[in-house]
Amino acid sequence: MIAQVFIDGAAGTTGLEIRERLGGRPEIQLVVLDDQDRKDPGKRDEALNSADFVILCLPDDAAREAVAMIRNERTRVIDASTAFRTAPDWTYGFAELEPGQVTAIAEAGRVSNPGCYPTGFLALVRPLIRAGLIPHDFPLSVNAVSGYSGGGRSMIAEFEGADAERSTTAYRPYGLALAHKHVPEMQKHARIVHPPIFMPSVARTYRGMVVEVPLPLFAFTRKPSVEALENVLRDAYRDSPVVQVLPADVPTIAIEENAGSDRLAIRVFGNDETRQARLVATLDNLGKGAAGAAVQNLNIMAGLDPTAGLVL
Ligand SMILES: NC(=O)C1=CN([C@@H]2O[C@H](COP(=O)(O)OP(=O)(O)OC[C@H]3O[C@@H](n4cnc5c(N)ncnc54)[C@H](OP(=O)(O)O)[C@@H]3O)[C@@H](O)[C@H]2O)C=CC1
Ligand SMILES: CC(=O)N[C@@H](CCC(=O)OP(=O)(O)O)C(=O)O
Repeated sequence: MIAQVFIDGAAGTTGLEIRERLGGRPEIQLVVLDDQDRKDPGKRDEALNSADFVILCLPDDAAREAVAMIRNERTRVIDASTAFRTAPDWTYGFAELEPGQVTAIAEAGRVSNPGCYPTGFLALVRPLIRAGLIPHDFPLSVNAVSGYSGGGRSMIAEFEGADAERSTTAYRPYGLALAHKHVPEMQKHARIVHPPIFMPSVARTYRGMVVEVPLPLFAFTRKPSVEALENVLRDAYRDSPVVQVLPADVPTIAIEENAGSDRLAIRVFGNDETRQARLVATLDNLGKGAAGAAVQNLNIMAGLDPTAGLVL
């Protein structure tokens, strides 16, 4: 069977990346509206209701509107926006996050694609929380730096534009009011009692990210060793072609490490004398942080090879 896939928002940053990964696959027929029709409500309505799968690459409000336009039971949706990531009736599209998640995605009609920062954070902490090595009521924090394509077309214009509004900064922390839209998503899917303190920043590089979680192991009841943390993470991602646990034998890590790929790499650094650990993930905000995850979810929902079209 050939799956008909409509990408709503196909001209945007995430939509273009998904198109690249899906193009040329014989098992998929892509439906993309012409530039003059891509915001036409009638044309979108028709495409949304005729496709087998719809991938929404839109701002949150437009994504909510698109979902409301779907009137049939058949069309299945993957939403790349923040709109439904904590909604109880949507399935969270992070295939590696929990045992059984792939089956849940395969059977779902509505799948929310994770945010780029939550992808890094959850990959680092969720197996450790599940195993009881991080107490579920511990006040976690997460530091992260993203390439500027993470802010979509408007931030790309801000960094690359020629006008007076152009930003010339090399590195810029933001989310300083501690109310970033990704925090509820992180808390819910990590299954933790407190919202993590989230410290995002943007750097003058197009794509790629580093997400870090510091752990004062001495303050935990079980006081796990650094090796114990790494073993749990290795075990959790043993069979994954996408998430890899690498040896912590490097002196530095570049934000570009996984830029241009759909991989997510994890390393566990630490000091057993001071009982401190530093969990570090690298991924591409447009790869496993957006388009790679969407393509993986589509493959799983359509019963195709889960890694088809991914850059690994
Ligand atoms: N960039 C990233 O790294 C990530 C992005 N996401 C999420 O993916 C979604 C898309 O983001 P991104 O690709 O970065 O954003 P962009 O701004 O690059 O693209 C959004 C696209 O949606 C179009 N659009 C806006 N409103 C409508 C509408 N009513 N009908 C049809 N098309 C519309 C825009 O057209 P126009 O420009 O003409 O208005 C644009 O082409 C967002 O929800 C974002 O949060 C998720 C993870 C990572
Ligand atoms: C650098 C930058 O601005 N990044 C975006 C998040 C990118 C992402 O994951 O997007 P969504 O949750 O919107 O899908 C931000 O912090 O809002």
